[in-house]
Amino acid sequence: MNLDQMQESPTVFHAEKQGAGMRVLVVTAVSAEKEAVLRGIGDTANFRVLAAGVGPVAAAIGTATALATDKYDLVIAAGIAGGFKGRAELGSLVVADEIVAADLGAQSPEGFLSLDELGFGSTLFRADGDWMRRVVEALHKAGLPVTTGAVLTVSTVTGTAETAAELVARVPGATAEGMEGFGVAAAASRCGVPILELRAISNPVGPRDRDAWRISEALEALTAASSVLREVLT
Ligand SMILES: O=C(O)c1cccc(C(=O)CC[C@H]2O[C@@H](n3cnc4c(=O)[nH]cnc43)[C@H](O)[C@@H]2O)c1
Repeated sequence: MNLDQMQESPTVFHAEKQGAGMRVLVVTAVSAEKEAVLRGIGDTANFRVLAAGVGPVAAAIGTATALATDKYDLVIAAGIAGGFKGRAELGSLVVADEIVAADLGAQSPEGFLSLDELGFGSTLFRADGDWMRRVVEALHKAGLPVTTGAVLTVSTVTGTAETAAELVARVPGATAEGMEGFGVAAAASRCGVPILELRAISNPVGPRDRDAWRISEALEALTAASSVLREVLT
């Protein structure tokens, strides 16, 4: 099988509507995140919420499989995440303007070389601007603390201050860090479906301190945000 065949798009069905009745696929990593989203959106037939697994590969496979079997107008990568110091506080929400695969590339004595610099493709997907603005506006209106910025996708959770600083130097707009957004975005983009990423901050990005993770608070924030999603998207 050559590279073109490997990258062939799955059969994709596109829904026709862009307003009421639109179909939304929400992709989380784990079932606790899925349940948090479901508590917020309630009994809403036009949403499907999928826990695809942790990491960009599981996320891409789950998203591509869902898009190959059903019609969707919008895909949302959602879950908890680490927040970069001074940019996203614990318990707050981040809506991605850019979704960046921050550790996809090569190390070199001169520093990290991204996939773009290596000439092998792009490490960035842009979120759908219109839907992003609508969602952020509604979250603000609901009184929820929300910021926008780059959400990084990493395969290894950052565990030192040095790596956190390196990532900010690499991606100046870095606001939050998760492990799935780029995989979800890659699958959605290949299928021509707009993408958003919504994260609730459970921990600071930096020296690993699992006791400092505020997962329940982040899941509550995800539920509150999901209830706003339902209002905006139905
Ligand atoms: O232990 C639990 O109850 C629990 C509940 C929900 C989620 C988890 C996870 O550990 C999910 C892993 C998930 O979290 C994202 N995440 C959160 N913080 C970071 C971070 O600092 N850097 C990278 N990823 C982070 C990530 O997207 C994982 O999928 C546990």
